[in-house]
Amino acid sequence: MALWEWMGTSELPSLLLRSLITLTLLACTTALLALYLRPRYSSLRFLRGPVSTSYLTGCWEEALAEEPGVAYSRWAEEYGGAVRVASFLGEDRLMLADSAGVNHVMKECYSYPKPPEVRGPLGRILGKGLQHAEGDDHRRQKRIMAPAFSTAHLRDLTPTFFAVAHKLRDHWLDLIAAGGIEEGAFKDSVTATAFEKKEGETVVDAMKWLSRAALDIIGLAGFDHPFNALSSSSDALGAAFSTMLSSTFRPTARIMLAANLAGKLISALPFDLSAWMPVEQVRRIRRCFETMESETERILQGKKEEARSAGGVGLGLGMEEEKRDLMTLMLKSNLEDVKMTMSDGELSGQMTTFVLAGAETTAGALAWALKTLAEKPHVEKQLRTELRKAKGGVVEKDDELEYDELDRLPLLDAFCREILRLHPSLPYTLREATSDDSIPLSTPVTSQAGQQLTAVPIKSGTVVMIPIYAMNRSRKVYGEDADEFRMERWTEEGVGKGAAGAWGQQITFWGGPRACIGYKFALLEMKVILTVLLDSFSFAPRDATIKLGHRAGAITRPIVVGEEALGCRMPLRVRRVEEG
Ligand code: HEM
Repeated sequence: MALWEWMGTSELPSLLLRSLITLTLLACTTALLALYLRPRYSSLRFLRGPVSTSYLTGCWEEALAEEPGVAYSRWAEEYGGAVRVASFLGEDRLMLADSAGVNHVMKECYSYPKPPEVRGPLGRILGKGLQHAEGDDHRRQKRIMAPAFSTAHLRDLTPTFFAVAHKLRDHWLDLIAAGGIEEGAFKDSVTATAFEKKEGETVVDAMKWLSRAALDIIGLAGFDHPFNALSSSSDALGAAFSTMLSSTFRPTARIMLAANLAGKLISALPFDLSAWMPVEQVRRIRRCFETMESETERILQGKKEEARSAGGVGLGLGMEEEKRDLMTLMLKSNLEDVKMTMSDGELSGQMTTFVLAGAETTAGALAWALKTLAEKPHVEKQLRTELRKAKGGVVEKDDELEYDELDRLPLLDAFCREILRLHPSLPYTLREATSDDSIPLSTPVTSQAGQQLTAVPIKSGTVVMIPIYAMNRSRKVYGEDADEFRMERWTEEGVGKGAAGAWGQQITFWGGPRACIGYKFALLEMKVILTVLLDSFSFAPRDATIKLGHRAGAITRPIVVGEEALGCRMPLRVRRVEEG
């Protein structure tokens, strides 16, 4: 018997329905009104900032019209270190480009987690790894993982890095010996065929090769797994990661709005929305996730089995002494401390995190490094001279410098710092205040009312955007030539004084308890690959008119202006270097 029959009235269903419709309409109208009025009552309205050109997409059109991060630099110059920036659907964000303010957010990281629209998709993509964890979970995971990323451990991993770098070098040597060029480095087959190649050189898409090398390094050094990305025999996991990493799209303000809404939905829904979407692209990415999940789980179980069956020799885990990949060391820490352990889900989440957070970022930095060498032959020469002097004049030999010797090359170090400063993988990062706060400023800003503010009061729920690119190019910190490549600045007294961040007077690797755990790993990888390539090759632009730009995605990658449709690429001429 239906409820209304039991209650003796047949009016109830239509009454209920009408009430429901009225309530829904009322809720929608209130929500729309609140959204519409949001900018007028914004808690940040006392701050100055760029004019919003659209209620839907705020200042995003302006931000995306230029190279990633350039608009943020301009706003920081014009309005100072605390700027009100209109975002999606009338939401205001605080753009914080002040070193004291950014240091505060870095230090108080657990009160400033990533906003749900970032965290939701991050959890789906990276699993329950370090990037996704917050609060006590993050503290515990980072403590267990820290020894694996120590200098002592990286010293042991250096030969693995060199082995991959040699493989990359040999591929390019083979290409030169075969007298070929890569068609993918050109706009089309006609331009490739018309290209006049000189003796002893080739043309490659350096981004493609560096991505493959970075994937192989993280596979071997991260969890002793050969992705074989440099050879064509890439395995299932390598192929899944390559697909994930190569999926590029050109972000527009509307795409960013859709991504923002989808991110919010993903974090709010208790189930995986993508499983229900009949879109081929989404299905393809889902298949990659599934492969990543099952393969990382398989590798992890294999490692644990290895530890159990060998019965306590080697690293104290029963693993061979020479197995020193990050995952082995993390398993060791995990087993040594019974109070602090990571679950299997967290451990396999770290594998995905290492690949997705560590491979393309480092490959991108290396691509900009090679482009800089191609455009600045005198820098290339200086670096090669320093390297050969350190190697005692030995040319093209697999007998390479040790970790500490590499670390002692001042020009190479300055070069890497300057590349990382000018080309940070993340042009900005986002945080959300979980309580009301007052953010201190090192340089006061002028409010809308003309007052000088030495701190910014913010409300819980405010999204804070930190423009990494703009801060790394601050004229106040690096001088009038902040936008220029000048590696000598790193040998000068007091360079980058007053910069926020943990490493190298810049915020490329972020800072505080949530700083990039892989920064030493990335630097070692850059130095190893650069020394091997510099020893054998010299670089030049593909042609005199080529213009390279940055494309923003999850991370920033290079594109050829006018050839954007071909995806992220870095075409370069590679010549065998003269000996001596
Ligand atoms: C040039 C190369 C790299 C750059 C520029 C870079 C940059 C960054 C940045 C900016 C963050 C902070 C992101 C945020 O919280 O919004 C971060 C975090 C992280 N990075 Fe890197 N990274 C690089 C290489 C690596 C490598 C090689 C690995 C691992 C092998 C790695 C693993 C991580 C992890 C696990 C985190 C999360 C740390 C935490 O939340 O405590 N990164 N990285």
